Amino acid sequence: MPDQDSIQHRISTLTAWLHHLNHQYYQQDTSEVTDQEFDQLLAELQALEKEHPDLALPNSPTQRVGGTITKQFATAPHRYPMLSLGNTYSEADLRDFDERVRKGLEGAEFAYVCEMKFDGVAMSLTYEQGQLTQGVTRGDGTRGDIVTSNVRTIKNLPLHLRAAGPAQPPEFEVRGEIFLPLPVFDDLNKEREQNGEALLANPRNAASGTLKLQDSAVVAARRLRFFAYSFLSPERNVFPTHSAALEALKAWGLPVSDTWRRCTTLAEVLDFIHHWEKKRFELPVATDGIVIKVDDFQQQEALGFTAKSPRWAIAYKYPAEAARTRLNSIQYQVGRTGAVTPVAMLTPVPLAGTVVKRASVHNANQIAALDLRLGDMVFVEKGGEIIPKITGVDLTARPADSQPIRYPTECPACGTPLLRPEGEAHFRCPNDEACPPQLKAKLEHYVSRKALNIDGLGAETVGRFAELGLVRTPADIYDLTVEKLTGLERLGEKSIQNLINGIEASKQVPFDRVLFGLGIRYVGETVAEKLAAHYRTMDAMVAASAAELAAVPEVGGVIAESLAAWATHESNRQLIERLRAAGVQLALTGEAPQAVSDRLAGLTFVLSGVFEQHSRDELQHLITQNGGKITGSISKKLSYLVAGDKMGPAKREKATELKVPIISEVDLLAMIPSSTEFNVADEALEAGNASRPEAAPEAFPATASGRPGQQASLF
Ligand SMILES: NC(=O)c1ccc[n+]([C@@H]2O[C@H](COP(=O)([O-])OP(=O)(O)OC[C@H]3O[C@@H](n4cnc5c(N)ncnc54)[C@H](O)[C@@H]3O)[C@@H](O)[C@H]2O)c1
Ligand SMILES: [Zn+2]
Repeated sequence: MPDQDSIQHRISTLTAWLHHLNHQYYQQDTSEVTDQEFDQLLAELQALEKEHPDLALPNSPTQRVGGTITKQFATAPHRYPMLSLGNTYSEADLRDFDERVRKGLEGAEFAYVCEMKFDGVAMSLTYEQGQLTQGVTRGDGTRGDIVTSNVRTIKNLPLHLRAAGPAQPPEFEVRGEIFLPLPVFDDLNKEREQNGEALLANPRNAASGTLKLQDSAVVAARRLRFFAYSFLSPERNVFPTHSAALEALKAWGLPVSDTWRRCTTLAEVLDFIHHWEKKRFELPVATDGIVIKVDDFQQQEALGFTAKSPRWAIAYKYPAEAARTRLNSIQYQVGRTGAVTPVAMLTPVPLAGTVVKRASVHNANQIAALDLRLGDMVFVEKGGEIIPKITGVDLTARPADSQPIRYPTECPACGTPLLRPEGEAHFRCPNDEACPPQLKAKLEHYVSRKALNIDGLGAETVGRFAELGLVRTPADIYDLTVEKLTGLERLGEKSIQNLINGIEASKQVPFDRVLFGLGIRYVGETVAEKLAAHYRTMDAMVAASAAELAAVPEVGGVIAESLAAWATHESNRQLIERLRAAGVQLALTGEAPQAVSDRLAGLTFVLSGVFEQHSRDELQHLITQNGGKITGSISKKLSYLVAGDKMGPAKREKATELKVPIISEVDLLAMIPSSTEFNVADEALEAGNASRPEAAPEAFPATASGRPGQQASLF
């Protein structure tokens, strides 16, 4: 029998570890353990606390919903707490749950509704008189972040409801899950890989991270989606059952997944579970289990809640899908930015609806941590994650002569010694001017659809040209001629003419896409748009210092450093000159954004904290529209510090010390003509869902009211 001290010790260790994991999961959108491991740890703590209630720590993770509010948004209280769900991985536990419900309802008849458990972010929506008025995250369960402007960009989420089906109460709440469809998630990761950014581990993290972005235009471009799964109203008895409510939500135009089913016995529930166990991988949304709810609202009420979850519902989670197979070799891939990633080559094995041949091992640290050896039998898991990963080694099956994996110290492609920059997990090949896979990947990126999109010159063809030594940099593309290409294998006369025409046409591609096409590390599509809109010409941009670049909206310090370093390289300067000589667009054409007024001319502003009437991006836009300038840091020369909610005390102190006036959002708005304030609200409402843009606008448009992605945050 363990003594009190060691139990107390275990309880505090578990408590601290679970608090940490919750923080990582809900605030940083990362996981250090799988969900199943997390749930096991939580179950262990629950069991210990149950046996030793006196030893439980206050605020234990068993008693609270895991999330908290973030600092970036204003918050709102929940009228009804947003709770977690009790969960289980075993059918035996489901029988216990069924028993408890039966007992709680004292033998009355009842039914369940089974639904898929979508793996995204919980959202509370308020509708008043049929109009969407607010979107709030779960937060800590009692308060959440107000993310209405981001939620409004979600295409399948109605801004106003249809007047069909049962009568709508004047005000009610809809809850559901915001998620990133799997194909969108895959695209997003491909893009991040190309931009040399860290990959998102799973669609849940991606959805959660997206929802926390400040710029709703970027959120709109990410293509989040929504499924509704519950209805709450201050008026009681609007519907007798949850299933009736789901049908009404659907009739009103809310997206309700058709996968739910009403079940009258536990056997039917188990059928539902088995039915979806494999089939769920065919859905375009990640799911991690199913949710079982008592259908009748009065019975739900009778059963009530624990501190953390309803007693009338439970989540059954499918165990993470795992398989065992042999690790045959490790390939080292060199990406566009020189990052070297190990990829495990496996004996093909079926897993979660696909056949897995490759798995990620992330980096050298992980190879060491797993003690991986070639020839090992390894466990591969998919869990909520799309890219399978190696989670462990079957040591009992290790061949006697197995060899540890020696991570290369030199670039597998060009032989240059690899570097590992401080704080980064990846080794890099620094030879970015000559390392063949890097040059090739840069060219592929340059011709890709979202960049120059050169007709007749796809990734494969340009890759071949690179291998043949015909082109090395994007500028070489413009030196290609019919003569140089004639006689190449698999390239007929017609294809050549096509290609030459495509290259000619690409000289009309706007500057922002050219900038994106150059593949500067961290300069993705959106950042390129913002930079082009801000500087208008390549020359103005490369003349800017890192500090100046960092002050451009949406361009942070890391991006600015990377860009400034790029601009100082002689080879990049030459590249710019050759592109210019070839006639590629290095400036935005058309009118510069028209100033609405010059009321703020000569004034500089720093914005800090959370604002009530406009997002920070909108305020920045308003300032520049009226001739003012945004800067990054507080100095003596600064005209105004615009303080929002939750501004850090350090900023306030510094401004006070330097005698910089501190003003509010209201003060700022009073300084500019009111006509500048966006007036697209009504238009957007009239248009409903249909006219909302799928993606962010092409470039920064001329006037504030022409900026579709942002219309959302105006009400
Ligand atoms: N790996 C980690 O480090 C880590 C850390 C913390 C939490 N977690 C995971 O998160 C879980 C806890 O998360 P939670 O508190 O958000 O609970 P949960 O995800 O287990 O269940 C509640 C949530 O389910 C979602 N949901 C999806 N479909 C639904 C439907 N049809 N009906 C009702 N709800 C539906 C809602 O967002 C709701 O908030 C843990 O069990 C664990 O698996 C993992
Ligand atoms: Zn190299």
